[in-house]
Amino acid sequence: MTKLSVNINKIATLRNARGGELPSVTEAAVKLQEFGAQGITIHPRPDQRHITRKDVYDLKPLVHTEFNIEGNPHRPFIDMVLEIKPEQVTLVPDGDDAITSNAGWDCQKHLGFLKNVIAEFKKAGIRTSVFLDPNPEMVKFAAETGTDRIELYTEAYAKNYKANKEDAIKSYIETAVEAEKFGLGINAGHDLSLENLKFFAQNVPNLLEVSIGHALISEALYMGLENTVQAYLKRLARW
Ligand SMILES: CC(=O)[C@@H](O)[C@H](O)COP(=O)(O)O
Ligand SMILES: NCC(=O)COP(=O)(O)O
Repeated sequence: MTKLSVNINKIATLRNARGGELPSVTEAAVKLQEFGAQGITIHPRPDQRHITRKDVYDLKPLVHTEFNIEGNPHRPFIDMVLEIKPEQVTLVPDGDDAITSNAGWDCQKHLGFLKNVIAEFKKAGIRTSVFLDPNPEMVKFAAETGTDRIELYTEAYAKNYKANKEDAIKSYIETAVEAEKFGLGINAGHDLSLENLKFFAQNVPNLLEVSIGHALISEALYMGLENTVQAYLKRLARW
């Protein structure tokens, strides 16, 4: 079974639009787990545009499923993760000003750096995952970093799914097969959605976990709008 970890960055994006506590990131995490989410993912960025450092500490005692913290391992990020001790840290090489994550690691180029960072996390008992483009040739270098898992960066799959899903998934299957040879666990995420998830989960072998945020929160809005409008109309009905 592939685990579903819900990324709640977008709850924080909405909350930050007004600067108050609505919607509450902590309440969302509690409810999502009640509703069956098997993990909570957050990606605190240096500019705190959505998840803040305070959110990370507030969430810690409330996440009783799997807490997955994603981010670029700058020193402040590393120290915070070591203090929080989530079940998993996912290392993502995103630029501070990137709108969203836009590439996997070049594990060959950053081998020494990744080895040191991963050793630090593993010494603290935190499982590690490195964000990777679907490129089977990168897998042996990922394995050399000492990471427990890789996270397949699925934006390209999601983008090309409609045009040709068999083509879109090919390099992901190849990368997963190669990863298994090296004993690496496989996670995946970015732009996975109700539309494209099933085909991915059915075809990529040994998929341990997907983390999904942007589409899931958007779909939750669509799926919840009817009930919510009806509830408001009831409050306005004459009695
Ligand atoms: C690591 C990754 O793939 C991302 O999907 C990320 O967690 C999303 O970040 P934003 O919510 O900031 O776009
Ligand atoms: N690791 C990917 C993730 O957490 C969610 O990505 P997205 O669904 O918000 O694109």
